[in-house]
Amino acid sequence: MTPVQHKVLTEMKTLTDDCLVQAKTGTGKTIAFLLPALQTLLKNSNLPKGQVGVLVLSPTRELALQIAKECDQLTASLNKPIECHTAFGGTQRATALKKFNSGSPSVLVATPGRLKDYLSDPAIQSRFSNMQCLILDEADTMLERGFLADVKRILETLPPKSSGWQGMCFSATVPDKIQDVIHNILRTPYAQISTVDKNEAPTAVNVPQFSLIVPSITKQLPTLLALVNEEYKEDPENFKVIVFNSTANGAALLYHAFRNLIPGLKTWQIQSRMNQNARTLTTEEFKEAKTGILFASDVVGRGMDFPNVSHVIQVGVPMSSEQYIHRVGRTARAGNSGRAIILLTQDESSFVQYNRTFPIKPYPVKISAEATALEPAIEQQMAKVDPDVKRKAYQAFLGFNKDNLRQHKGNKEAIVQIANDFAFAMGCDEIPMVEKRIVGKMGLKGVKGLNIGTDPGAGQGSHAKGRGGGEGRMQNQNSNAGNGLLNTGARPGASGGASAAADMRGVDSSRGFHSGAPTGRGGRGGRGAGGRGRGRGGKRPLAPSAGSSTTDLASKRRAE
Ligand SMILES: Nc1ncnc2c1ncn2[C@@H]1O[C@H](COP(=O)(O)OP(=O)(O)OP(=O)(O)O)[C@@H](O)[C@H]1O
Repeated sequence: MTPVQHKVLTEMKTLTDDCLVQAKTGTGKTIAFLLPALQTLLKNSNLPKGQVGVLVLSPTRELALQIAKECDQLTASLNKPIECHTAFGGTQRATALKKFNSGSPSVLVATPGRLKDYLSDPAIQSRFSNMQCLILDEADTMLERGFLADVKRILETLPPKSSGWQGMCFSATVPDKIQDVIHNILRTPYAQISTVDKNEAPTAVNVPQFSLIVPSITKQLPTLLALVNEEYKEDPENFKVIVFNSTANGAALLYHAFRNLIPGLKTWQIQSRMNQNARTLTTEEFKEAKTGILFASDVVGRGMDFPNVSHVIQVGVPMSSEQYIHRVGRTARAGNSGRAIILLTQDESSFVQYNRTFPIKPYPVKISAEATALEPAIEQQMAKVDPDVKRKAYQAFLGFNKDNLRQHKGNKEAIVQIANDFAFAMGCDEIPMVEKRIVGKMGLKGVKGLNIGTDPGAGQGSHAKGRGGGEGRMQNQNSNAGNGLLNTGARPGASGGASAAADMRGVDSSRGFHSGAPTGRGGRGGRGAGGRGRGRGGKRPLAPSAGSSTTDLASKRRAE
């Protein structure tokens, strides 16, 4: 047993007690909640066929699948098998439902969006009437703004708490504010179990953590490449890395920028704009891989157990202090060691100061000269990246930073300027166009420096060929992307509730109830903005912001 497993099995008065359990990332919480729940099922073998006895809620599809697999492994050698089903978005609803309806789903692992969908059918709802145990994995995020409404809706359709079901909440992070809503799941007094010392750093043990600060956004990509090269050469045989970015389109951009830049290393991307098959395949491949780089958004920021990840690199600030902890926790799992590096611009560096309890030290190797030398390689690669990938990354960057760069709050022009520097660093010839209604939703109406366009015609834009609803969903993400908490860090433990859920649930909620129709505002027809510079703002030459250090790239490009 790991410590958390030992404590859960020995410190609760009975295994059916309500409990709130905190233990660091990668310390075996999944088995710690599955064992008591399965024991309850085995003891009450009179669960009517077809009834769900144990319900596990997970914030992401990948995590739901992983929990179900762990459950199957635990029950594999039982004489009487226990069926564990999954319900999450992005999969064939009809097929999963048919299996659910004809099987004995004693355990169901679900994401909130799809479960809500299931429960809107009274016939399915009745199959939860004997529920004995409800588990919230990643409980703090499940009880935050982004998911709380769904969880409350789900609770309204499940048997009332007075019917006696056990509530179990597990996470590596338990911010104080969780106390305000935990009564929805747990009845006071509930068991409070923690393996984390209050005076201890909340991050996983065995992870040296470093920050690498670059003067401006234009240095970010070359520095990332220099950093990867630097770390790779230390132990190429075991170099298995996750590079996180806080937006789905930002992660996609990094993948496209880097996929051909590190010879000999396989690269993947995983983010919520990908279809579920591609996400599942990537998850499986990266789990199996010995080396390689996964460029990821927060869809795999929590809970995912990729074996032997040697490094976690975060590019830009995470959505919250908690999210930092969970991302770092993708390495050094189950007693292994790992390294974590956060790459920040000067503007973002206050994240480290505000989170002083995190043992983050300055990156020990000077790599700025290498980064400068790598600028041409980045430029060349960027020239090959689809302009639409850049445009989406620009817009996501704008939305995320508008909400999160605290030191610029109130100075929207400064945020736009940084976003334009980012566009410049991506090698855009002009400021990427942002649709007028999206500018309005971002609260950037009237702000100088934007290239605002009106809807230039359905289906004409280059991104219209992408997945439907791109714009609407992107805006959805951006408008939720944090609430200014992360840089405050003044509230360590504060978290961007909605933001933490944004990337994850943007997808789960992307299908309407029953209809399976996309609900993204953009719609399938690609109502979004199209070709660059076609909007009212017209073509705007892209120049570096005054006082920024973009001039090196700028002058090079002008010379070319
Ligand atoms: N008792 C054990 N002995 C050895 N390995 C274990 C044990 N329990 C769990 N593990 C393994 O440890 C790894 C991490 O477990 P798990 O994913 O449950 O961690 P977690 O605490 O839920 O992490 P996170 O907070 O990131 O969700 C998994 O590969 C799991 O199979």
